[in-house]
Amino acid sequence: MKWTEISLLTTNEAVEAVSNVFHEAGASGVVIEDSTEIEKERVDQFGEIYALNPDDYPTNGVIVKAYLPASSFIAETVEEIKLALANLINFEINIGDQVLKTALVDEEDWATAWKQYYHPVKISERFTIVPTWENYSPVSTDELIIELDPGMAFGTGTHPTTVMCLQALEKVVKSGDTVVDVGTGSGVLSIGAALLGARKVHALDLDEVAVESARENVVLNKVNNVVEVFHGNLLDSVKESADIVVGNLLAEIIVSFTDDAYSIVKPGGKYITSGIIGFKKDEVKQALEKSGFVIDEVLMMEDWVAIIATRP
Ligand SMILES: C[S@@+](CC[C@H](N)C(=O)[O-])C[C@H]1O[C@@H](n2cnc3c(N)ncnc32)[C@H](O)[C@@H]1O
Repeated sequence: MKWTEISLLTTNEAVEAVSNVFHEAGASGVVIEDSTEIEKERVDQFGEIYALNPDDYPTNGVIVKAYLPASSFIAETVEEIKLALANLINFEINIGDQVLKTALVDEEDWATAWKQYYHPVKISERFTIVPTWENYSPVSTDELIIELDPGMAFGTGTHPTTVMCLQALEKVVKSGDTVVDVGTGSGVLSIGAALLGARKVHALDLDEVAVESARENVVLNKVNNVVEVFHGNLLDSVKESADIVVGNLLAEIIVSFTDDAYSIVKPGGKYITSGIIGFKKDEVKQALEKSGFVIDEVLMMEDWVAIIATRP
């Protein structure tokens, strides 16, 4: 099968927003080539495998590549994408040079493109993310393995916004907790919460492809007795309160539903928000506080911020 590869050289802060635009235009997957990946100090320990080829990465910024089935409608789709990207600028997101490139690729290239960037990575004290096609043996007894096939959904598990959520979950999840995961993507955070001992996890996503991918990953990780995945918009369909709500979404989306999050989090419970680009930190903190949350901790990684808050 032939695919159209659409790529944009963008900024670090715009990666998620651009990926979302591509997904919403019907992209069957996104590959992220980040120039900073090459510069990071790599420690070959705990079974981490790093084999990055500088030729695969841009010298500056981040290339986001999306894949759409090649069809005669591609020109219209590209126009839709351009409009949606222009709209991001209204949200004060710097998306870079705005030059979309297109190329025709076949399915085999696409499958390889995913896999060459994706290896087992120890991303926190306890969690190691392992792609389904890699063999990996835990090195310690309390190590928690999340097996992932990112499929077509956001969430290789190694994006800074995801890593901070998993680190935050590691800090706050207690055995027997109930958790809501808003915008579950590949299901990575729900699986993490279940492995940490949550009794029940309600995962949801607006994107049907993500719902499907999360369901598959939940089964793959044998946590389907704990995690249920739903199609839904933010917290609209969530009726039961939870000990913990986690949402790795853009700052603009987070600030739009802090009151709903407050009503779902039990008194004494935690709200973990991520996906916040650094300069929007105060805006999100203020929205959380206005709804009644108390900020416990602000985590930072690269240009990104995650916030752990408590409902008093
Ligand atoms: C940045 S990804 C996070 C995925 C995963 N939770 C992680 O941490 O890697 C954001 C996810 O939120 C979903 N999303 C965006 N807007 C949403 C909405 N209004 N309601 C539910 N999900 C939404 C997207 O489809 C996407 O899967």
